[in-house]
Amino acid sequence: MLVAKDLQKSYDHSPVIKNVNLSIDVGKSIAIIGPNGSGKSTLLKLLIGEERLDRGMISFLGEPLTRFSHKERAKYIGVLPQTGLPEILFTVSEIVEMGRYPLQGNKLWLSADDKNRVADMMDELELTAFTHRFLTEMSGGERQRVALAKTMVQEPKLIVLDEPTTYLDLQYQLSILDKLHQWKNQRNTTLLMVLHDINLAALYCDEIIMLKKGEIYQQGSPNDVIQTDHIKAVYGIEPLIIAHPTKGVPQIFLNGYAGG
Ligand SMILES: Nc1ncnc2c1ncn2[C@@H]1O[C@H](COP(=O)(O)OP(=O)(O)OP(=O)(O)O)[C@@H](O)[C@H]1O
Repeated sequence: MLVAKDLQKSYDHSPVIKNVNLSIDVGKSIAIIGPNGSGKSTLLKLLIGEERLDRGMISFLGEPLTRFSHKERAKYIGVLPQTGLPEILFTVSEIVEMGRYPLQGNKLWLSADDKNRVADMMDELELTAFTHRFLTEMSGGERQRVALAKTMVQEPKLIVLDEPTTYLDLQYQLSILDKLHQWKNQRNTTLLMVLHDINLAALYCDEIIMLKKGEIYQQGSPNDVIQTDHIKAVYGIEPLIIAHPTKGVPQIFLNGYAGG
């Protein structure tokens, strides 16, 4: 679905992304992990065409990404940005409805089918009680769910999420990742997400891309990537890594700072 070759990006002459090569298959869930400032959000923005490459090539659905217009990209790629939704004076249902507009073609209004999909999505994300509430009157976690509903109602082929669990309590972190997983399985949607929580990445993603200073340090299954030496080299901590008792995937326990 998405292939990136030799990506390079600098800001103010200082390289932020270097020598990145990757390939993402349809229906997979991929996590990008790495310390603060390692280039996760920049890589995500390059991969969806929101930032210009200095060098390299990205193809999406077999075509160079640059051939897709902004509108076409919006149709195929749903994005949940790190900053969440801007402070806009619209109600929750109006905002979720905006997710259907990239699919409208020249139509200026939503059909009955669009409205049903919006209602179903709001129901699924437990937002129906907030239908007429303004976004500005909602908590951080509630806003995150509104942003996700707007992204999902668009029914994109690729969903890109920058820290989707920020602001969410434990219950909503799991319920949203479960829901994304369910959508991936039912609709063969591809998921690409930046996650700070390595344990959630191992639990919910098929593959993990671990960045260190703008380069891919490790890439592969959670078992390949979540290893003591890799975590120590990238994060500077000494973790304990144990297989999850029921899921079998690696989980890390904090055990000390390698530098101190
Ligand atoms: N628009 C920009 N102009 C200049 N420097 C930038 C810009 N965007 C990002 N950077 C720099 O690029 C580096 C990588 O930033 P990026 O946001 O991609 O990191 P990240 O891994 O997502 O970090 P975090 O975990 O803190 O969100 C950082 O040093 C950042 O200061």
